[in-house]
Amino acid sequence: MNSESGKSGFVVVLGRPSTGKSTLINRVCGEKISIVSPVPQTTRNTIRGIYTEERGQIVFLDTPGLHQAEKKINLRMRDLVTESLEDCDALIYTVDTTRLPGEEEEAVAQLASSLDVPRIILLTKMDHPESNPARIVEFLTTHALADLPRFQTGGLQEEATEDGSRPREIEDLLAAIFPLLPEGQPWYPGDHYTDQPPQFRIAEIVREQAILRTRQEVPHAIYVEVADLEQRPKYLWARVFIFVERPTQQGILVGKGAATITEIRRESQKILGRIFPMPVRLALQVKVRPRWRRDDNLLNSLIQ
Ligand SMILES: Nc1nc2c(ncn2[C@@H]2O[C@H](COP(=O)(O)OP(=O)(O)OP(=O)(O)O)[C@@H](O)[C@H]2O)c(=O)[nH]1
Repeated sequence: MNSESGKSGFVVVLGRPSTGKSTLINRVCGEKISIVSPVPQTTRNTIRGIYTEERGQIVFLDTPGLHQAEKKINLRMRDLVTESLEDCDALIYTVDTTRLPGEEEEAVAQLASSLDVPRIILLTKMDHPESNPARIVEFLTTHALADLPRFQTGGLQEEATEDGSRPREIEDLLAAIFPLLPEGQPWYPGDHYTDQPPQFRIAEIVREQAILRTRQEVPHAIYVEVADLEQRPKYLWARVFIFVERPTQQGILVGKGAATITEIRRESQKILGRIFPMPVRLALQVKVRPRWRRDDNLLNSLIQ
């Protein structure tokens, strides 16, 4: 890219949990950037996906979902969202067209309408049989957001095409974003997709794979720590602890004859092998750490 005339800026993707924010960033950046799962509120950190091409560079901030819940962890996430909004160059407000806009959507819409940055509305999951965009447009009208540039996506959860090409809808969205960004040097080298360290990427992929195999309260009781990381001659080796709050949850994650944990390891290694330039081998262990969600020091280190 020609950095003299290129555009470069930060774009926050704002929206309720599970509206498809991570999926969107992954599809734009063509890499597995941040954790994607059907369980709401699994994106705990503000993760950057970086997209670079001739027109310039977009650094996406993937905000944690805004939650009304009282829990400490949710309140912190809300602070993080507001912080990341302060410095951004543009904002994409994603609205899930399959859900009724309730109280939570009200809160996000109010935040979006109070901001003084260029904004784009993105209606998501238009492919879904329960998609009802008219209802959302009506809702946006009541928040004076209906006149903003509006785009839509659908079918983004499907596997990317072999040749890596993106859907037309994403191209249209990119064409709308670039003009909103200031001229400037790229913030990151062109071949970087994310500035997250390898430990973080490994922990997020293992967490995603663990969450995909558990239900109900278990996904929220999981956190993952990379205890050791070594670059060996032909592969990257990591010792990884999966923490849960109760022995029963530990049993679920290990599975009968260690079947579940073996599957988590295999699948994580496969995904990580595509992300890193060399194979990744994991030594996984599930440990119990009662009440970790109430540990302030731990929360501070997990949510940065
Ligand atoms: N039908 C359909 N499903 C989608 C689409 N985009 C995302 N999804 C699904 O919606 C769910 C949530 O997607 P995420 O990308 O994790 O949502 P998020 O907004 O990042 O969620 P949080 O991290 O909880 O804030 C996943 O099961 C996705 O596969 C889409 O275009 N169509």
